[in-house]
Amino acid sequence: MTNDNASGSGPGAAPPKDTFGQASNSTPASQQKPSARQRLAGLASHLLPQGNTEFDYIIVGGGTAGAVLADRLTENANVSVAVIEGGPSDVGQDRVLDLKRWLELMGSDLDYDYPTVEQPMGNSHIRHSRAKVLGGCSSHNTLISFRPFNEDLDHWANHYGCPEWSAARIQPYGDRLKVNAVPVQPQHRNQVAKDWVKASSLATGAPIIDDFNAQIAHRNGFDKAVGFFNISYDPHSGYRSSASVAYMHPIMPHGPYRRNNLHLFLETWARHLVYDEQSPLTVKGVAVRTKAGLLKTLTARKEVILCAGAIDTPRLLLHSEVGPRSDLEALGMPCRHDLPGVGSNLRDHPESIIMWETRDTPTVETTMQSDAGLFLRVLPPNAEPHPHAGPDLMFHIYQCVFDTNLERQGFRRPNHAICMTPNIPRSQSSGKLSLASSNPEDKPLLDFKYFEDPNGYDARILVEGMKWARKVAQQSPFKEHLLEEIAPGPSVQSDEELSAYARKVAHTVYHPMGTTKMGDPSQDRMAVVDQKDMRIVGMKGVRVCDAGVFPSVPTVNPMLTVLMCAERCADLIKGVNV
Ligand SMILES: Cc1cc2nc3c(=O)[nH]c(=O)nc-3n(C[C@H](O)[C@H](O)[C@H](O)COP(=O)(O)OP(=O)(O)OC[C@H]3O[C@@H](n4cnc5c(N)ncnc54)[C@H](O)[C@@H]3O)c2cc1C
Repeated sequence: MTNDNASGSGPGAAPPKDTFGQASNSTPASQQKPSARQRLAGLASHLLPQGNTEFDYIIVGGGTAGAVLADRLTENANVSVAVIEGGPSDVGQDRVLDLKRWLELMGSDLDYDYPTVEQPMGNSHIRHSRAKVLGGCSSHNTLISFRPFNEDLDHWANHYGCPEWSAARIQPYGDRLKVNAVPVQPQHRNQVAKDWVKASSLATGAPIIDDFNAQIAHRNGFDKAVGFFNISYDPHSGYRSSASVAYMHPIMPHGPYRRNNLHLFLETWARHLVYDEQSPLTVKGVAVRTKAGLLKTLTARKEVILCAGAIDTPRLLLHSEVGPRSDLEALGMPCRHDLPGVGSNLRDHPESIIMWETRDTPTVETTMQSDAGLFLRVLPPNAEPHPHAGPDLMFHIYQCVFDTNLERQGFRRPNHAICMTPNIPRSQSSGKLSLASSNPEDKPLLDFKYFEDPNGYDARILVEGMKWARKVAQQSPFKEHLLEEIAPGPSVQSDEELSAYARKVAHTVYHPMGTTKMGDPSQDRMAVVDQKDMRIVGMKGVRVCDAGVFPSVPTVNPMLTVLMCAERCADLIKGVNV
C-alpha cells in the first residue's frame, strides 16, 4: 500500500498534466486561475498520465462509505484501489478516536464547517460540521447506530422508485457490518440517564427496549420505545468503532492485514472529474490538489466512486460541469450534462432543545453525554405523504450544557444541565445545495428550507415534542434531578409560542442527505443516481455512494444506513449478490 500525498508518478514518467493542460508538479494551485474557456477546453482534451497514478478504482472520499468500499474492493488482491481523502489519517489521533472528545472537533481544523443560508422560518446560524479526516463523519460523530426501519427501505422501494432497495434486499447488509454497534454498556449508564429512561417510559407508555437494532431489524420495529442507544464503540477503551477503525485500520500499513493494493492519498482534494476525450460523459479519472498544493490527475481503469458526502459530492459534480444547466450557466460555468437533481432534495433531521439546570453532570459514566433516546408517535398517519407506522418524534438527551443556539437568544448558561432535544425523524422540508460561484474554493450555499414544508408538519412535531419533554420532566425518578427549566422557561406555553421558540433555537444533528438521490430515471427526472447500479444517470465510469443517495429521510440516525449502502455498492461493483 502507498500512503503518500498523490506523489505517485513512476520514475521517468512525464510530469502529469492537470485538466487545463498545464504541467502540474511545479505550480501551486493557488497561482492558477483558468478562465471558463480554458476550463472547458481542458476538461475535453486532457491527456491521461500513465504509471502509478493509474488504478482500477478511485474512491473520492475516505469517509464513512468510502472506507467500506476501500476495504471490500481491495479484498481482491488483483484489484488496485486509490482513495482520495481530503483530511489526514485518524491513526493515533486521540482527539478523534476517543468518542467522548467529539465536541472538540466542532469547528476545528478537522471540520469543513459549512454555514447555511438565511432560514426565514428557522435558525439561520446553524453550521454543518463535516469531518475532514479518514473515516469522515464516522470519525467525528456520536456513533449512535440504528439499523434503518424496514418500512423506511420499503418506502424507498415503493414510493421513490427504488425497488432494488427494499428491506428484504438491503436489511441483510446490516448483518455484515464490521463496526461494533452495541447497546451502551453498563459501565457507561449513569443514574441520571437511567432515571430518564424510566421516567420517559412511565410518562409516555413507551416500552423500555434493550437493543434497538434487534427490535428494528428483526422484530418489526416499534411506534414508541425508549432505552439506551446502540453505539459503535469499544466499551473497554471508550474508543470509536468508526468506519475507519473497523474497515481501514486493519488493512493500512500498521494494521495486521496490510494490503499492498490499497493506495491512500491523504490531505488530497478532488477538484473535478476528468473525462474521456472521445466520450464526453465517460469519466476516466479525477483531478486532485495535493497537500503541497500540486495539481495532478489520477486515472481509473475501471471506475470512479464518489463518496465525498451529501455536501461535497454534489459540489464536486457541479464543478465537473454536471448539474442543473440553468444554475451552472447563471454562474458562467459550462454544463456538460444537464442533470437537474444534483443538489436538490437537501434533507436533514432538524431538532430543537429544551434545557433544565441540574445539580451536576455525570462525566465518567457515559459514552459521549448522549446515551439514551425516546421515540414516540404523536400525529395521525395521514399527516405524512406516505403513511409510516413507525415513530414520528424522537428525542436525544444531552447530559451537558448544549447551548450553542440558546446563548445567542440570551438564555442563562447554567453550570450543569440536561437537554431534551425533540427531533423530526421524517422531516418534510426539502431544500437545495447550489454553488455560490464558479470558484471551487468557495463553500457551497446550503438552503435547507427548514420548517418551510407546505403543511407545517415539521413545526408541529417540534411543538408536540416540547410538550412531551415537559411531561417527562415532571415524572419521577427523573424530576428529582432537575432544578429549573432554563429554556424556553415555564412562561412559554401556547403552541404558537412553543413553535416560535423551537424554530428559532433549532439545530441540526448533522444529517444532510438526499442531494444526489437514487431513483428510476425513466420515471423521475430528478434522479441523479440509478437505483439499479448506483451509477450516475447518463454517465459512464462513475457511481455515487454516500448519504446523498438517500431518496428520502430514514426515521433514524443515518450512519448505519450509509454503511449498508456502501456494502451494497461493493456487491454491485463486484457483481455479486445482485
Ligand atoms: C457531529 C456529527 C454527529 C453525528 N452523529 C451521528 C450519530 O450519532 N449517528 C448517525 O447515524 N449519524 C450521525 N451523524 C451523521 C453521519 O455521521 C453521516 O450521515 C455519515 O457519516 C455520512 O457518511 P458519508 O460517507 O456520506 O460522508 P462522510 O463520512 O462525511 O465522508 C466524506 C469524506 O469525503 C471527504 N471529502 C469530501 N470532499 C472531498 C474532496 N473533494 N476530495 C477529497 N476528499 C473529500 C471528507 O474528508 C470525508 O472523509 C453525525 C454527523 C456529525 C457531523
